[in-house]
Amino acid sequence: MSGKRAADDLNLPTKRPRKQDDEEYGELREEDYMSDPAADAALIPRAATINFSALTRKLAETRRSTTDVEGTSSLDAHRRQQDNLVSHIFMDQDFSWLHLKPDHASRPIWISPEDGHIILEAFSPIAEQAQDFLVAISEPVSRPAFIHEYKLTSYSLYAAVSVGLQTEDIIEVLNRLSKVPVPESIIGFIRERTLSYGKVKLVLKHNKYFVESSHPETLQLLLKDRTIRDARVVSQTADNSIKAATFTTAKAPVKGNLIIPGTKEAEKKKDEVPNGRPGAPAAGNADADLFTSVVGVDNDEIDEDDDNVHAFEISDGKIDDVKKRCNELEYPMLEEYDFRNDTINANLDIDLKPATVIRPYQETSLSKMFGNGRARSGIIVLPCGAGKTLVGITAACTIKKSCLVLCTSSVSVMQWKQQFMQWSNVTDRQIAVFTAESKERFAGESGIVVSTYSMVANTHNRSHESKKMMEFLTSREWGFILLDEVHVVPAAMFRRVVTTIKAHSKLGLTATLVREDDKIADLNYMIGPKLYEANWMDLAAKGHIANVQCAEVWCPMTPEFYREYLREQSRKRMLLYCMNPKKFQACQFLIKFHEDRGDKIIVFSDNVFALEAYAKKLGKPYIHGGTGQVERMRVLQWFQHDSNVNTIFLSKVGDTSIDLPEATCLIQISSHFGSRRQEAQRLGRILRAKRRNDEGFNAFFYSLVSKDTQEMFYSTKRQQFLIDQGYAFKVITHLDGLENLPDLVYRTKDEQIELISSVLLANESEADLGSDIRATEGDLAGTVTSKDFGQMKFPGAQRTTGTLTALSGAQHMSYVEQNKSANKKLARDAAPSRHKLFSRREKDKASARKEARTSGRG
Ligand SMILES: Nc1ncnc2c1ncn2[C@@H]1O[C@H](COP(=O)(O)OP(=O)(O)OP(=O)(O)O)[C@@H](O)[C@H]1O
Repeated sequence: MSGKRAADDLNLPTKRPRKQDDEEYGELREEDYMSDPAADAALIPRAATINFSALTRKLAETRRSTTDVEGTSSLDAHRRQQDNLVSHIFMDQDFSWLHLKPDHASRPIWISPEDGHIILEAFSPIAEQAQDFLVAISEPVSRPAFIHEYKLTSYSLYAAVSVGLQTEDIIEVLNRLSKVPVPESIIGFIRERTLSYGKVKLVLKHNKYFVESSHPETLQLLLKDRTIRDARVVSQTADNSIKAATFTTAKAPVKGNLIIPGTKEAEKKKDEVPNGRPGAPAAGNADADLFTSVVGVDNDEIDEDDDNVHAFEISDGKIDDVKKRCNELEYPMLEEYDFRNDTINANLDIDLKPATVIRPYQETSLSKMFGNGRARSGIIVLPCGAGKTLVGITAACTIKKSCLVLCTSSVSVMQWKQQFMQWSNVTDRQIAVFTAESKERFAGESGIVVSTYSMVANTHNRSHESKKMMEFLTSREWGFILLDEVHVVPAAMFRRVVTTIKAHSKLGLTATLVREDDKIADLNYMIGPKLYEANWMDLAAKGHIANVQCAEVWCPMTPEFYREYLREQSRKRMLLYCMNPKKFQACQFLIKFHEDRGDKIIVFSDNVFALEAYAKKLGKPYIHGGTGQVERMRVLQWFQHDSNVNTIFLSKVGDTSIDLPEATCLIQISSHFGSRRQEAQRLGRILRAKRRNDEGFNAFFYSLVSKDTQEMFYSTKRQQFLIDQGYAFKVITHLDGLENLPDLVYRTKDEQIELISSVLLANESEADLGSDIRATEGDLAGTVTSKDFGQMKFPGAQRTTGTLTALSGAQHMSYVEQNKSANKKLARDAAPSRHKLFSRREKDKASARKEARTSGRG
């Protein structure tokens, strides 16, 4: 086994490119800002380069030379000799020079001096506390059952400082947890990165934005940057120096006495908790004390000399550029809202209903936001179905100021409003919705508005009413802006929202902080750092979300389908692997198997052609972008309440926003390439399963994949996020008993050829996902109209001439027309049965039609 291979197997971090290693570590120097325009750009890579490797090598060399000079005992010499015998196997991944501490077995982490990766033994007795700490200071990379991997990054340390952790505390706790002394390179990195963090704040006062700091030299340094300087608003009356802009802010509140409604603390209001730290473990020993002091809420560190705060104003429109630039210069701006001392904006009289009790992880996430008595802006990451909505509502009830909620679709808008009414005592008059259909305002001085991103961000073709509503939204200060599903919103749209709406604090909610376009870092400066990220497996173990068994079912392609697959071009290829008869059969078998167990099943297909074909063939109802609202509701109601409807087919319109706690099994027959986020969101549909707390209950997630096709590659890619959350995908290559299924579809060659002909005759666009994607994007735009649906292309309407010579089974062309809509069929079945005479006549009509067609072709 080569050294590299061994390192891979041990899950060691991969080596960074040598070129980067050799770069000199650079510091910000004043002259860099002065006059050279190129300096602005040049600064970033120099400041941002983490040169762990160079430092590490230097340290190792120093260590070796000092040992040689000082001389060693024969035992040490023997050990070194032993080390050298194996060192070559690991080459530059040999970290044996980081000597293990004598009690290393009871310490759960190891830190790579190379690149800041942290490996945690999740089976250690103190793993839970260690996890809390690691989530606060680093990014979780992968968290399967026994070994977790985290990574220290600039962003994660920024987040750590924002929730109040101190540099030396971070180093000390790492040292306590680590099996080896924390490498100097890591200590240096933490010190260096956190040095400047937390020094600058962005504050909204009297509808104007200020960059604020109690360190005037920092503001002076920032003003040397061209972007920031250009964004500064120099008032004509008085702005001679930064100091001239000094103003006094209200004294910070007494720290730590904030009670978040719905928490245990709120219930025990009377027995006051010192430091007000929700969920803090009782201090038992020294380690626990240390955790208590650094993990979770801390209280005193952000106390500032408020009388000595310096600030300069920046223009609203450039806020985003300034934030970005400050991030790049390693002075990320903290955004905190001292809502209890805000006497300018009217209070909103809302509270959680007395019966509402928030769960421990919801409480923990909120404690990160409100830890120092103010509202920190940032992002909370909770698994799908874990109750992000209630976290947002509790935050709004804590801040008690006007609140704007933005979500991705008008369905979500209605759900948010309904949830606000369900969990809090907000009245109908206090909460308004702003969508294409409804433009309401709340009564009184303060209230809640729920809308979609695109309603707020789109500037084109606004109706008069929309314009007036936008004026209402932009002319006032909002105490709080809640951003749902932050990871899906296009960056440009986000930017417009964040710059046009003036809000004191922002909370982003998401389940999957992954984006295929790698734009996730943008969220850091647009909203704020990640405040909390829950562990999916932990929540499943505690029954807050369901346990899920994941499986990938490999369906071999029939020879005919595979031949066409190899011959066809990309778009049709996709249709061929979706419509593979073996996949059809596997789907039919799994539906039957799970229906017999009493499960409720959702079958997902991104491809509308396949969706309709499967649903019709198997006689199940379906919903896609083109299904009208009334029919959607009808199908969903059947699924929820009718024991005869246990399976529905959904296109990507069901990925999010559909709350069906009845569903216990998912089958995915076609998916959109390699989207990790979509896979996780789909899984989320069954994580909220009603029956999740039944003993031994498991939900099931099957991904059907046509063997030896591109689909296998995409499938592996899609699963990566869930694997990193600790889910294990089993591979099923054979479904026992499938052949014996009575009325198995596409059993004969003739039927399979009939199917292939329909696929080959299908329009190229049927293979596209475009039509349905448009429906969801339309939703994101908040303006899905019947016009949109009218423009969509759906299968069955058009057929182009196919390569008939290639089709040995052209006589079966009538396939598509024979299958009536399964939805209509179900409605018919529900209606009183028809007289025999009519059904007879219909049959006759159908066979006459068929005959006419066959003779026409002949
Ligand atoms: N503290 C709580 N007590 C009782 N029920 C809760 C609590 N928190 C959440 N729930 C319930 O859990 C379910 C899922 O909540 P919610 O829809 O907010 O999840 P989500 O995290 O937004 O999921 P997704 O990302 O899939 O939209 C809802 O039915 C909600 O009522």
